[in-house]
Amino acid sequence: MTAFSTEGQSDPTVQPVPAAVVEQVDAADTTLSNPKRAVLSLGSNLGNRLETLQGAIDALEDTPGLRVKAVSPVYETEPWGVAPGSQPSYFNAVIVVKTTLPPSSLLERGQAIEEAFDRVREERWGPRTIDVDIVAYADVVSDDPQLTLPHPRARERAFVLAPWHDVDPDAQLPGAGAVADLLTGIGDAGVLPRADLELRLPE
Ligand SMILES: Nc1ncnc2c1ncn2[C@@H]1O[C@H](COP(=O)(O)OP(=O)(O)OP(=O)(O)O)[C@@H](O)[C@H]1O
Ligand SMILES: Nc1nc2c(c(=O)[nH]1)N=C(CO)CN2
Repeated sequence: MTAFSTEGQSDPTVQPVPAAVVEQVDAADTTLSNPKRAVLSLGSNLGNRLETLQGAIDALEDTPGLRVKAVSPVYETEPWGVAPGSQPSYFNAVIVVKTTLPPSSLLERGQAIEEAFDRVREERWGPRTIDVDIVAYADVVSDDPQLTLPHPRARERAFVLAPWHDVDPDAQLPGAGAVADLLTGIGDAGVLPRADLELRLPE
């Protein structure tokens, strides 16, 4: 923490920096020198699903202050939360990133990527070219509806838990327990590994 001090201050025209500002700057510095680990879920069920998932991964890697550290296998999954047969199947994957962006900026970046891939928002859980959800950000827990952490429905979604477990078998969902146990609890029906397909970890 930077010390706030007026001691030895000889120039009376120099205003002391308010303690609140010092605190904010220190917090930003800490974030910059201390990247956080975040887990993102990617899903696509419109257009060229594999190409779009790869495009989103590459766009995330191109983000200043963000590096993609792991990319899961691809799963073909039944649309969750909607009537069976009412939508095309999804391709889903999970990536692990390290980032100096705070959670709100990471959300903004994900939403900008959704827009760049022409995502249309018409109905809840409607079909989409790309969905970027923040599953977890370090061990942050928040019930802010703009950004709920961990993602409130992640624990119910095998299309999130299965690929997450692949890239991190020891993963914990903050506040909910081991991903392995959550996955055993809900099962992996409707979530099929597509070993014939691959997403690249950007270089
Ligand atoms: N962890 C989170 N990740 C992404 N968006 C979130 C999160 N928590 C809250 N939101 C908010 O949810 C809003 C709706 O997001 P979106 O349209 O992607 O939902 P969805 O993907 O259709 O459904 P679901 O939230 O069940 O995955 C966003 O505008 C965002 O502010
Ligand atoms: N299989 C599958 N179903 C979904 C998905 C998804 O990514 N995959 N995303 C949703 C909203 O985030 C709603 N339903």
